[in-house]
Amino acid sequence: MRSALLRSAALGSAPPELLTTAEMGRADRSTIDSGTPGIVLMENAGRAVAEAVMRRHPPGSRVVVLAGPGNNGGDGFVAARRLAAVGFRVTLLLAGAPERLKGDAAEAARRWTGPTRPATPEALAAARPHVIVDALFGAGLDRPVDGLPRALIGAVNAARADGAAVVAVDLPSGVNGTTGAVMGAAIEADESVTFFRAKPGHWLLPGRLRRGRLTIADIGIPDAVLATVQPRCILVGPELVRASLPVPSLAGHKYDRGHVVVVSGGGHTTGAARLAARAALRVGAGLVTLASPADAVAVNAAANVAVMVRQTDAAEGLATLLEDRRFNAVALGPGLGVGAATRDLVGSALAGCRAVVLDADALTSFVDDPEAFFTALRARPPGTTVLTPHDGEFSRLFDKLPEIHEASSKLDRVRAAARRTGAVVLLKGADTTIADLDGCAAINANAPAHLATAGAGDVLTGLVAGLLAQGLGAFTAAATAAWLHGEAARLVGPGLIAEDLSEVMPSLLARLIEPPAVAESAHDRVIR
Ligand SMILES: NC(=O)C1=CN([C@@H]2O[C@H](COP(=O)(O)OP(=O)(O)OC[C@H]3O[C@@H](n4cnc5c(N)ncnc54)[C@H](OP(=O)(O)O)[C@@H]3O)[C@@H](O)[C@H]2O)[C@@H](O)CC1
Ligand SMILES: [K+]
Repeated sequence: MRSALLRSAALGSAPPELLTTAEMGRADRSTIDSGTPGIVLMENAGRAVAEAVMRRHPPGSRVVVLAGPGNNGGDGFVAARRLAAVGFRVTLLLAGAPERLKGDAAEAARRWTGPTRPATPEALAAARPHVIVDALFGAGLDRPVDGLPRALIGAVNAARADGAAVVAVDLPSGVNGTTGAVMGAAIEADESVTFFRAKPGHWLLPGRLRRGRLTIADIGIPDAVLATVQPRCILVGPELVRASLPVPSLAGHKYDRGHVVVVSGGGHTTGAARLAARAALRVGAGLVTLASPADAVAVNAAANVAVMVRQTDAAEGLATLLEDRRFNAVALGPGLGVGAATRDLVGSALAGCRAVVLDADALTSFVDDPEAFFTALRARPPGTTVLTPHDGEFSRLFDKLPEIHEASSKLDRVRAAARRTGAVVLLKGADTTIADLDGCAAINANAPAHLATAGAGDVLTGLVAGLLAQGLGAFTAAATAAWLHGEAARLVGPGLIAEDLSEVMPSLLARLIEPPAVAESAHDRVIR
């Protein structure tokens, strides 16, 4: 059964770069400056939108193209022309005066020879569309929608509720492409056709919930523009994970793959640390030790076989254990409890320069004095610390900082937290967002809803620690762990409990890790 599930896992991936609306504008301009006219890009964009409609609807279907005042509307005019040419019954509704259309959009409107009517909610409803092409606003949306545009958005959503399909050009109108925010109101699309690369707003909530299926169309912007644009955000996908995963060498031994310490809670709260420890081992750490307070040693020893157990009493005990430099990654937080004892344990873990993952109570224990915590984090070598808060933990720790309180998106909040702490910050959720000190960011979006279950976060902590122990940098370890975590949950499916995540890891890793180049003995042939 498991192999069937694995075969069905989607390991193909979209291009990883996510471009903000400003970066996309630079990509457009750079292409145009290199000799491709803007109208050619617009023709290609409009054709891709028309093809998306044709893929799912037969000629003869009634299509409303709702065009706005900018280039998004221009794409709509092109799509209208192409659809009408193959027999769709197209009604073109324009929000704004035709004479205000400029540049490429004005040219696209000139090429449309059908009637252009003023866009009103009534005109839209009267057209009884099977399909609506939403070309109202795209990358140029720069303020909350109000007045007529808001009424039009409401009318599109009402028509969709009555059975019309909605294909959005670039973005569902009302969604901010850079932040994923709904600016006042937004269209709910069944499909969004974007161009060249997706934007963060296609993946961040709530934008992701409005866009429907995402199609990324090639409109003639060459990949080479990425060297000029230098995007700072990626979508984590299987190709990146495959490229990052450590591949054990036949000549290596377990000590090459690192030794993780997971700090256990007391006798009654050991489960969280055990989940993390097992995940660290499953993801390939050479050895894993549970550092257990005296009252937890017996239960941890009884419940583990491959994971080792060492008695360590409080912060002093942990500090003594960590004098052994072979312990190259430490994870703590799950099940520790909130308070001074945990703060002291964190202090022991942060001393020195080994990799550290802090989660759960290791973060919440600092909410009353975050500045001291941030100072301790900043003192660490870059790329050695990962924080893995969920929303509540993140808010409690960071929301008092004005740059985070006022940030306009999850991406900006996480980047600000990384800048403040020097750590890699991974903020969990359906749109898990990871950032480092330099503003490099990643979004991981493969987690299914059923991953939100008790103990799943503890497993993620262990995966990060296991990858850090094998030598991955903090950003790569966090991004890789997040994707593996989500993919494992997809493979298990509904009914998942946290324990399952580690158990599907071998099959998942087998799909990702290339076999060693050297022939394995099972494949050798003996020639007599
Ligand atoms: N050559 C290229 O560059 C290519 C671009 N492409 C396409 O262009 C799109 C970007 O085009 P864009 O920059 O013209 O912006 P767009 O999304 O049409 O809207 C801006 C207009 O809306 C207005 N406005 C904004 N917010 C508003 C609000 N809340 N409420 C009311 N009005 C509001 C604002 O007018 P303002 O009132 O500020 O003067 C402005 O006129 C992109 O998404 C892609 O589809 C493709 O064809 C590939 C080639
Ligand atoms: K749109």
